[in-house]
This record gives sequence, C-alpha cells and structure tokens, in this order.
Amino acid sequence: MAKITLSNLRHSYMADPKDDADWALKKLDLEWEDGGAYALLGPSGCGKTTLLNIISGLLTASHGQILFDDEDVSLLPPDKRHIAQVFQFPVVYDTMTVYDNLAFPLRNRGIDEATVDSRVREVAEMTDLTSMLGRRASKLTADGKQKISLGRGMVRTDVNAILFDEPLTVIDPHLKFQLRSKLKELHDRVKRTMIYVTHDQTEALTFADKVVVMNMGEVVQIGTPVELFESPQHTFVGHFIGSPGMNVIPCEVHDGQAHLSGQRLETSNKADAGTTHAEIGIRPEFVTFSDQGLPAQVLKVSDTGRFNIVETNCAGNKIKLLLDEGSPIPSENAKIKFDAASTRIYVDGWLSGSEHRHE
Ligand SMILES: Nc1ncnc2c1ncn2[C@@H]1O[C@H](COP(=O)(O)OP(=O)(O)OP(=O)(O)O)[C@@H](O)[C@H]1O
Repeated sequence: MAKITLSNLRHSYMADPKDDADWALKKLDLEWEDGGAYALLGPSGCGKTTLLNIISGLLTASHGQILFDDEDVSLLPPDKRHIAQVFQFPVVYDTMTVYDNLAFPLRNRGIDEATVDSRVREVAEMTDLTSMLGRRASKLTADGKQKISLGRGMVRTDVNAILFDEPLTVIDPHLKFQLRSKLKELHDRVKRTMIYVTHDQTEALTFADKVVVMNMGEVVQIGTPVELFESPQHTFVGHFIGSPGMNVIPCEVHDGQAHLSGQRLETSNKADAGTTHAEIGIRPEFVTFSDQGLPAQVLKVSDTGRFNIVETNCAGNKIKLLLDEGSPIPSENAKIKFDAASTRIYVDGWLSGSEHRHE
C-alpha cells in the first residue's frame, strides 16, 4: 500500500503542444492517502484513462512526477510499480478454473502453494466465488467473470494500489447495485489504496470516500460526496453531480450582488470585485414555489416516484425544482424562490471568492 502523489503532472499526446486544448492532462497536483478509496469521475475524454495509465506506468507523463510513498516512480516500468489493475472487460483465462485464475498472480511471483491456497480462499470468500472455485472460468456469466477479475486485483498483498477502470461496464444493470456495494465492502475489509475510474456519478459516490472530479483535462474539485453536492466549487461539478444537476443561470452583478430580472437575489457569497456578469448556481432541491418569488411558468412535470421534477421558465431561463410528491404545483401565476444559503455566485464557472478558483 502506498500514498500516491502527483506533482506538477501534465500530459500531451502531441510532440509539440501549443495551446490549452493540446493537453490531455493540464497541470495536476494531487495526493492520495494510503488506504483511501478514491474515484476519478468525469465525462468521456476528460483524461481519466490517461491519468490511470500514468499511475500504472503504461504511459510516461510529458511533465511532472509521480511518487509512491515519496519515492519517485515516474520512470519505473509497470511491473516495478506493483499496481493491480481491473479493466472494463474481464481479463480471465477461460480454460483455467476459477481457483487457478485467482492463484495466477501469486504463482507468477513464485509464492508458495500454502500461501496461495489461503489467499485464494480468502479472496474467493470476499467475492462470493467459493462455491465456484472448481469450475472453469468459461462457464461463468459476465458478472461472475468480472468478480474473478476483481479477485485477481485483490489477491496480491504486495500491491501499492488497485486501479479500477470502469469495472461495471459489462455488468447487467440489476447486478450493478450488488457489485457496487461489494466493492465498497471489499475496500472496507482490505483497506488498500483504491482508485476507481468512472463517468457514472452513482458508482463514484457509492464507492469513494473522496471523489476527484475532472473536466477537460483538469481537476475541478476533490471532495466527499456530501461536499460535492452541498458546495460545488465549479458549475461543472454542480451540473454533473446530482439528478437533475444544479441550475446554472446567467445573472447581472451590481456591487457584488446578483440580480435576476431586475431583482436582487440573496446569495451565500458575493461576486468578485469588478464582476458585472456571472452565474447563479442553485440545486433543484433548494428551489420552491412561493408567493414572494420570481414569476415563472411551469413547462413540464416529471414524476420520478418519490419526487416530481418541475421544469419552469423564469425570465427566459429554464429552472428545475425537485419537489416531494404531493407538494402543490401552481397551475398559473407561479412564483419561485431560491434558498439563500444554497444560492451561489459563480464567475467564469468558478465559485466566486473561492480559493480553488482556477488561475
Ligand atoms: N493514444 C492517444 N493518442 C492521442 N490522443 C489520445 C490518446 N488517448 C487519449 N487521447 C486524447 O486524450 C484526451 C483524454 O482521453 P482519455 O482516454 O484519457 O479520457 P477518458 O476520460 O478516459 O475518456 P473515456 O471515458 O472515453 O475513456 C482525449 O481528448 C483523447 O482524445
């Protein structure tokens, strides 16, 4: 197990990168604690796989360093880094038994058979494979095979970290929930540094203690699931996390205060000095119908079971509300109100006044 530090890391696939867009990874400085459960979350193309490959050594970064427990491993080949990786598609030897598949990484390193046997049985028990140890891997379903991959990722005790690259892609939707919870449980038991890459917020938020949210090659926020929900540092985080995501509404700024349709809005922060145009971020959970609010027209109501998602038009902006089922929805003369403590001003996408603001 190891603490992993990324220092001043950048990567471009181009020989001569010129502008910002030429970098698959912009400047990254990160520290992952020993034994932590992390998720790397972001849309397709944001640089997740590039970063995983740099950690495992399949790719050498154009700039910067990667350290395991303060030792620079930037130039070490993959087999010297002691990283276990679980990929999107199960990597199993079909002709071998489940037992032999799980034993493979250990036998490959010359571990004695008694240790192999006890580790294989322990990991099989954790991954619910005990009753299948004698079966050929080819006889298992896709999720069974992916459990073998997970088991193989965990069977070695000498790994610095286990990397999961979208490991639930091939799993049936109804089994995803089961495997997601399993992974969390496995982390709690083995306490290894685990990094889970996904574009699915539910997977990231269920698994990780801390989520690293990436967009266009940069980290926009690192936080616990609650922090990402309650205080998004960037409109991207607000919009990407949550269902539906945060409302992001252009507004005018006078003397640091946000105005919408000529009305001043109560917000939890002020706009940076000199700002005239900005955006308001407010989650649908914190918008309500109220006689004191801004005039809005109800466009659509979607019933999700426990909640209603109400889409409104307020001064030309689409604003969503998330209401408990049974909460009244006005049929005319609707007015909406934002909860002041959860209404934030964002400038150039970043939370106004925040230290995290991009330089
Ligand atoms: N081998 C490569 N050569 C050139 N460009 C690449 C290569 N691999 C990735 N890229 C580019 O680098 C950027 C980041 O890609 P990366 O695969 O790391 O993103 P990702 O977040 O893992 O996306 P996905 O979820 O689709 O795999 C993208 O713009 C991609 O087109």
